Amino acid sequence: MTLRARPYRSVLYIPGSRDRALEKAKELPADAIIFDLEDAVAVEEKVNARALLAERLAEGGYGNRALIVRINGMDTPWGAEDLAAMMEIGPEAILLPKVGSAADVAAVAAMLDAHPRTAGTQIWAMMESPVGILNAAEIARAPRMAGFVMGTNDLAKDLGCRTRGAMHMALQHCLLAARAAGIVCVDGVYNAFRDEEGLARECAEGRDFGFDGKTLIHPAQIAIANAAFAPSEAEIELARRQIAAYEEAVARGEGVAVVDGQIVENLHVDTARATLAKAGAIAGQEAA
Ligand SMILES: CC(C)(COP(=O)(O)OP(=O)(O)OC[C@H]1O[C@@H](n2cnc3c(N)ncnc32)[C@H](O)[C@@H]1OP(=O)(O)O)[C@@H](O)C(=O)NCCC(=O)NCCSC(=O)C[C@H](O)C(=O)O
Ligand SMILES: [Mg+2]
Repeated sequence: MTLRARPYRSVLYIPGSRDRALEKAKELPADAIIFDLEDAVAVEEKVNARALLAERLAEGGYGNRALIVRINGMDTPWGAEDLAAMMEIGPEAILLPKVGSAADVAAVAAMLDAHPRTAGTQIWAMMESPVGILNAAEIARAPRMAGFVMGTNDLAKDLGCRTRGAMHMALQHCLLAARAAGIVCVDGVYNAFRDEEGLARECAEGRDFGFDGKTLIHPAQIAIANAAFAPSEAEIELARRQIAAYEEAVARGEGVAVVDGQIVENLHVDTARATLAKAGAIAGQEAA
């Protein structure tokens, strides 16, 4: 299990065209923000949204959250200009929609390589097409690739499926690819943004699958995702006891401890340390 330096429990989409929402986001306790120029922005607003977002990002004020910009596809009339505008700002990450292959990513990475402001800019990929999901392993290892975002709306559309259950295999396949490459992987959105119980259920499922967090579309969803993807007090307390018990066992010359009737070996200690690291990263994020 990777020890992540920052949490990605709640990853909020904000339409780049909505100035009020762009302002409001500065106060919201989301771990990460996706500033969207793609599907949340109407065709006739695309150009204005790009300019507005560039202005707001240059002003700053979003704290230490992860800031990610979703541009339009490079095969659309807006993608190249979105990328050019964002390269002048040098955002932390560019999120590419509907990625189909590692070559899609490599082409954008080469452009970032050539620009002085984007030396540290990561690339994230929307995993939302059947071909992209089949190519998940190569996409996860593409240049600058740092995170997968599941696009369950587009995927459901392309599959013609009616339930989240029908997408479980795709979700797990992308998680496997992300974990094998050591990158972040966040779950898709829950569209019924006023249904708190439904969101909590889907967050719990995503957490149990192993996602780092969930993408969100409304501020009311943030607290639910933050709670679901954070280690509970009981998990933190158990992790501490497991580490202590294992260290005592090692000091006695043994390789296995027992806590609450269950064995604790070095691999369980790795998981316990990851739990504490995650709790520490969350505390750091919330204190900032
Ligand atoms: C869904 C919404 C259109 C609802 O908007 P609205 O009717 O304005 O909601 P509220 O009146 O309840 O809003 C209350 C206040 O919160 C602010 N607000 C709303 N949404 C956001 C947001 N996302 N970020 C920041 N702030 C937000 C409002 O401005 C109100 O503030 P105030 O005026 O101070 O009271 C709307 O929530 C929305 O547009 N959500 C985002 C939709 C979106 O981004 N969609 C694209 C991403 S999903 C996707 O594409 C998935 C993927 O690609 C796939 O294939 O699955
Ligand atoms: Mg999509």
